[in-house]
Amino acid sequence: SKSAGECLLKCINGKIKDVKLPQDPTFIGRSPETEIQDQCCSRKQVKLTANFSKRIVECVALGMNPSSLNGQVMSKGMAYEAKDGDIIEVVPGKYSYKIIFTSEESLPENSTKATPGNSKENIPKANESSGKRKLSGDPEESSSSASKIPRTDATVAESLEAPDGKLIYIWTSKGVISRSKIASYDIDGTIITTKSGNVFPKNLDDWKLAFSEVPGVLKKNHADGFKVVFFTNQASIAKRKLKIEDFVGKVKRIVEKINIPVQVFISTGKGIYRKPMVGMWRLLEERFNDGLKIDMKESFFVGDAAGRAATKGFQKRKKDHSCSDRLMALNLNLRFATPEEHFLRAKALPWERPEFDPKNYVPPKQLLQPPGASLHAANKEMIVMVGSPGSGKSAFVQANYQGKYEIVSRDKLGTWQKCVAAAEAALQCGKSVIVDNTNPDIESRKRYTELAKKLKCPCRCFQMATTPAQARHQIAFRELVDPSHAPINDMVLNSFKSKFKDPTTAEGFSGIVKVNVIPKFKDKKHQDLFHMYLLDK
Ligand SMILES: Nc1ncnc2c1ncn2[C@@H]1O[C@H](COP(=O)(O)OP(=O)(O)OP(=O)(O)O)[C@@H](O)[C@H]1O
Repeated sequence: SKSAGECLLKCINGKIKDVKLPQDPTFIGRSPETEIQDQCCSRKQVKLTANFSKRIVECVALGMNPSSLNGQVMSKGMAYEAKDGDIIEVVPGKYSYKIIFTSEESLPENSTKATPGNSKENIPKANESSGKRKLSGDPEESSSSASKIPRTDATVAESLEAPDGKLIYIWTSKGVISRSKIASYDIDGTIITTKSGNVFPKNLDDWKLAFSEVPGVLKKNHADGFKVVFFTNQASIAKRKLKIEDFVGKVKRIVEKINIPVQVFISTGKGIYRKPMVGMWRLLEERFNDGLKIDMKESFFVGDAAGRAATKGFQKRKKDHSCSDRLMALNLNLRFATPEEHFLRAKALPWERPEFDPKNYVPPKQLLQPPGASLHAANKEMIVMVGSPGSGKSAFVQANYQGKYEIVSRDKLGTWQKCVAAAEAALQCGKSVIVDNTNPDIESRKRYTELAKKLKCPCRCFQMATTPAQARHQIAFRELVDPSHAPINDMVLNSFKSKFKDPTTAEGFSGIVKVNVIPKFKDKKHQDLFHMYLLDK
């Protein structure tokens, strides 16, 4: 049978070994196989795929420093076709190979003649480039769009990137390689702790390894084929209490101490990158792992924000300040361990689920209580909503009364006086009215019950049954999906709580109806987000 022959990389420059290319894609770079030891050459400097039937080699430059084909520097991440006799310079001017295809019948004439001595005459001029082919769109386009360029293995340089404005930074240490198994860790309280014993570090030097086992365990993960990644929330960067350069400096010293390559995701403020949200992980998956699919069964995350209760006695410890690490792992269906379980093989401690559990939320079956209550009245009426910020009043009103009742809302009209005037005008015209305000106290509701009384119109009260914990979740959800809504802070929520009085029929309502939140979403993305843990406890 006819053999497809061989493809040989014949050294023509530098003291490096010839390499026989197999059928499978091969990384050529700093390795025992090539004997290249030079630090300016990445381990995966170029990816070469030989096609024996076509007698071509697909070349993709991946290294931090350039490689060239026939004297022309290859754009990083682009595929180039090299033919028999072409020259690939793994490091231009230093390490070059000539590509030689052989077959059983006929050895190309020059193949055996290739010697380090003839390199000069064989290197074509820069404009004699070999067949350059697009791998991912236009070269200009791909160089401006980082997501399209396969990332480098960064064996030479370290890098710091802020792919989404200043919301997130990714620091990649020297030697990080994309892998499908991810060993990921929180930093504060997991990898390091303060030297001072303070909860927050006093200064940039106030740290020490949290457990003496940290370097050993991480080294073992690295050796076992895991990519080691840190995910840290550093909101003080957005608050300008900490400079990103200073924090990265600290991270570098931590990674130097552990002495293995680590990629570090630094979330600087609020939003989708902040744990327990999964933005950092998604970014790793989509843009910082060379498109390599992550093996979720093998991968894991370790963090100290695990929602553990305080314990007394021998192993006395304070309650965890948050549950954001565990909740991020739960959002991702990723294996999770606390640092004590991971580094010390301690037994798992009980932990508290958040009061509102979006992942396991089973909505009530009935929208209204009592179940017999009707959404709309046969004749003109007024409905006064009662519910905290974020309890779901507007969503309920929009879904059920848009185009049917006059919707009166202070968010739109500005003042309660305008709301009362708008309600009166609509009722005078024979239109039913629904008042979409928080209306926490008797005083605020009285404005409408009195109006109804004056106009001899029945008035019902619809009270959101949403718990405060669910409302907080919904506010966090809204912040992500509708940034146009005014932000709600704890002060606003507490003000509602302190004013709140349960509505009664004695106030002039003909009935009080409780309203449940039955989630309905505009798309699957929103639905998935709603069912994730968005708050840190
Ligand atoms: N039934 C529902 N289905 C899906 N999402 C909902 C539902 N109810 C509320 N939400 C979501 O929860 C968040 C808060 O709801 P909404 O804005 O209706 O609350 P609100 O009580 O009107 O708050 P505020 O008084 O602060 O304006 C919104 O992002 C909304 O989309």
